[in-house]
Amino acid sequence: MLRNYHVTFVGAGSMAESIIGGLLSKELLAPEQITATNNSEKERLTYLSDQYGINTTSDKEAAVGKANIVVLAVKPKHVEEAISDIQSVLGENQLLISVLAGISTAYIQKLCQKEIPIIRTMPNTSAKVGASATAMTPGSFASKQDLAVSQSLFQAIGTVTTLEEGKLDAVTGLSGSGPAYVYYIVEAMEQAARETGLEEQEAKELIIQTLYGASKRLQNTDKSSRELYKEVMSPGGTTEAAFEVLESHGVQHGLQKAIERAVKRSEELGVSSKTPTSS
Ligand SMILES: NC(=O)C1=CN([C@@H]2O[C@H](COP(=O)(O)OP(=O)(O)OC[C@H]3O[C@@H](n4cnc5c(N)ncnc54)[C@H](OP(=O)(O)O)[C@@H]3O)[C@@H](O)[C@H]2O)C=CC1
Ligand SMILES: O=C(O)[C@@H]1CCC=N1
Repeated sequence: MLRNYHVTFVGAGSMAESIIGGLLSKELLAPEQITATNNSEKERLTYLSDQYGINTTSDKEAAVGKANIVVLAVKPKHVEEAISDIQSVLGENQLLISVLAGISTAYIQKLCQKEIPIIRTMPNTSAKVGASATAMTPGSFASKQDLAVSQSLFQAIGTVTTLEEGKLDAVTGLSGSGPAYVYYIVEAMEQAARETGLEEQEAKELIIQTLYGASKRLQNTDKSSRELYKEVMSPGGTTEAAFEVLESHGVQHGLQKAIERAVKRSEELGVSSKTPTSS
């Protein structure tokens, strides 16, 4: 439990909820140590306070004023507006943790107009079940202590990799968006299972255990992913037949290109946030 901390989430969407859910279920923070605020959607704040017992308020300045840690969790296109709304109450004794794709610590620093410590992170929605793969990097004014506190917050909800800021866009395309790629593949598996006669619940159990087993196997072996899928293939068998179809549709190439596009998009978000035409 992190005592004597109050963490305020500026932005109360999917990512904020995933982190809040994870922190509470790991009991790193008590509900009364957390406040969430957003721009306008009052029902969302009511839902979060009912669901998690946390404090919520539409008064952004009050929410930020009482925090020692502020987690910025708005969309990249709202970064200027969100920081401008809270700039007057942000203090150099607070720690600002950003989860925004593409937005650099230098840019956030500039918007804050203060030497506030900033940690840029890229978690993913598996935070909600304590299994985020989070990468983080410290900004210019972040101390070792600020980094350590941020690491312990995110370690409570998964793994933490600390690396240089230049790699954060690559991380965003890989593991920030990563859960979505997996769910997309699962959707195809579900559809195929339905088409070939399995009940929804039967398929669900089998798919989840298959993903879990493959993930655990990857964790516990020195073998490459190629060696692992070759292990599954019997000559002339079902997997080989399946791979012929995957190859003919360029599935692996498509996934690789998709991740590269996501990385590029993260870079673009960083650039477009600095122009008035950002979307
Ligand atoms: N979703 C994901 O898997 C991941 C997301 N991220 C990053 O997290 C950030 C949030 O994403 P996500 O949660 O999906 O987005 P959502 O759209 O779900 O949530 C955005 C939140 O920001 C609020 N907001 C908008 N403007 C302001 C403002 N001026 N002041 C305060 N709050 C404001 C919105 O409030 P209202 O509804 O009232 O407008 C909403 O609660 C993004 O920057 C994204 O890059 C990072 C890793 C993974
Ligand atoms: O789609 C997005 O932009 C965010 C960043 C990583 C995951 N979701």
